[in-house]
Amino acid sequence: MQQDLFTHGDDQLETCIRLAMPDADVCYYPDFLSADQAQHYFNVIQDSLLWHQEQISLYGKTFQMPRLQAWYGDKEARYSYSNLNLTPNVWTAELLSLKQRCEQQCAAVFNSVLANLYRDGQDSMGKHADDEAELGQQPVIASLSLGATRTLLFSHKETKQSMKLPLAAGSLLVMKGTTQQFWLHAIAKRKTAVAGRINLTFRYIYPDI
Ligand SMILES: O=C(O)CCC(=O)C(=O)O
Ligand SMILES: [Fe+2]
Repeated sequence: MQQDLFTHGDDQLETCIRLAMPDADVCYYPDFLSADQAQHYFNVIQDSLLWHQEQISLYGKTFQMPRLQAWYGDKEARYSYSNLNLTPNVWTAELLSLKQRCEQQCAAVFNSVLANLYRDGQDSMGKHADDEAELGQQPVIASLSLGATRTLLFSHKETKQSMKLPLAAGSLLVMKGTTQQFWLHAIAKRKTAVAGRINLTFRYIYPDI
């Protein structure tokens, strides 16, 4: 991790590392969960969620999404994502307890979580912003990582400035303010062998948009 890319926020908890990114509000908590807790949640969540591989249509062709996904939340938190309309599954005990911990840390309320399972280094997520209408203006997104470390790549939509952040097991990344408006983020493929990783992004979906 390149320390010079970070500044420490004044009003944040001790463990928060605030990323020095213009037009953004991104905070990284490296030790949000202990190593034991992170391993426990990785195992239980990998085994208990209803994972599926979505198809995406692009230029008249159908592709398999390069990762598995699962969507959990309150009943009214329906969500469209890359032209998919997702109705949430009912919270599991583990997801609910992680949601509550994230809510406390962020002083925010979440009603849903998108879970991504990157089975190996070939699984990935393309550049995007979490800027769907149902997330409202300036959403707070709490992104919890479990399993293998993978690198999140941020790129500024206008200046093209880029920034790499390795997301370690048990870490929490909180994106808020104008982050989604000005920045894209992605998880690139890795050529070297890499074990499985789960990422949970807790969100608040406005039910009536
Ligand atoms: O896997 C990650 O860290 C990123 C997940 C993400 O960007 C998303 O679910 O929108
Ligand atoms: Fe995202």
